[in-house]
Amino acid sequence: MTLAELLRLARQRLEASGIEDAALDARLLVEHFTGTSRSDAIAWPDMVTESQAVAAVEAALERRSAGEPVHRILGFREFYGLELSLSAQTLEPRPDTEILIDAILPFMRDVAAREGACRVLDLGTGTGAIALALLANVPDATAIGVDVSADALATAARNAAGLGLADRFTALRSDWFSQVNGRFHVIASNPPYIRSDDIAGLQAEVRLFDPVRALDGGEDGLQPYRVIAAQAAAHLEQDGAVVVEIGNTQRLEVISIFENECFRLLEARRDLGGNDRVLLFAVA
Ligand SMILES: C[S@@+](CC[C@H](N)C(=O)[O-])C[C@H]1O[C@@H](n2cnc3c(N)ncnc32)[C@H](O)[C@@H]1O
Repeated sequence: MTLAELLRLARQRLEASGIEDAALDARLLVEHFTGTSRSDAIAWPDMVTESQAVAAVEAALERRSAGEPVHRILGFREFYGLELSLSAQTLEPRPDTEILIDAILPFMRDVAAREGACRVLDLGTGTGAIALALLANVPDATAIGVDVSADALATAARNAAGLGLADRFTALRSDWFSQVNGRFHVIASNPPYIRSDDIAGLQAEVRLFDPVRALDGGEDGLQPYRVIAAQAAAHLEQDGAVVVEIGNTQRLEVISIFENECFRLLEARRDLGGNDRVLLFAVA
């Protein structure tokens, strides 16, 4: 089968299964499992693909048709220009979280320029997405990525090594701050923030493939923010900042949780869809 024929078959198969982004997903799967690029498909459409690669694409199409997200099948996802491996216990990093990176980078660059260092604590690091994107963009920064999941921490450490950031990244198994020592210039977190009762109603791609521990924020979805707000000041350098991702209805509640712990809001950002997404705080 030629590359062009395989691409066509893949797209048709996914369209027939009702997959929304059939053309894009077909291209991603075919490129990955045949080891080809987009320009190969344009320059060499008649290139004959090996039967092993065709079989791998067929198996991937079956998984995608059954509802598995395309990046879970590929085993990686791009975040802030970095390719990050996924595993069973890691959330797929989302484009919305890139807003958090944009929000805190200027602050980190100022700290690094002033002090020659910038220490970051990433609470609930998953794939390491937040910590690694920050390290990749601030050469003087170091980060500790905390998670309760050993599998997530192994994935984060592997991602750090693959990106050449291992010497500035430490993976730490901890229930939020319980094993954390020292003070940081930045405490960042994208904690689980879905209400427990809302998990069952999530899209199947999220509900069935993202780990529940990465989603469930307790009865009102706010429990992790309470823990983080209560203990952050004790782990923050003077003039440090806390930056958190929030659910789109949680802005006022999360601001009030942090204000009750003597923080003040520095900045609130929305995502590309216009939803409240990121809050930045300093000690009041
Ligand atoms: C929404 S995911 C965020 C993952 C990653 N930071 C990102 O933005 O893609 C939340 C993460 O918090 C971790 N987590 C849940 N409860 C935790 C706890 N008590 N202490 C530390 N991490 C926790 C989960 O395992 C998961 O990796």
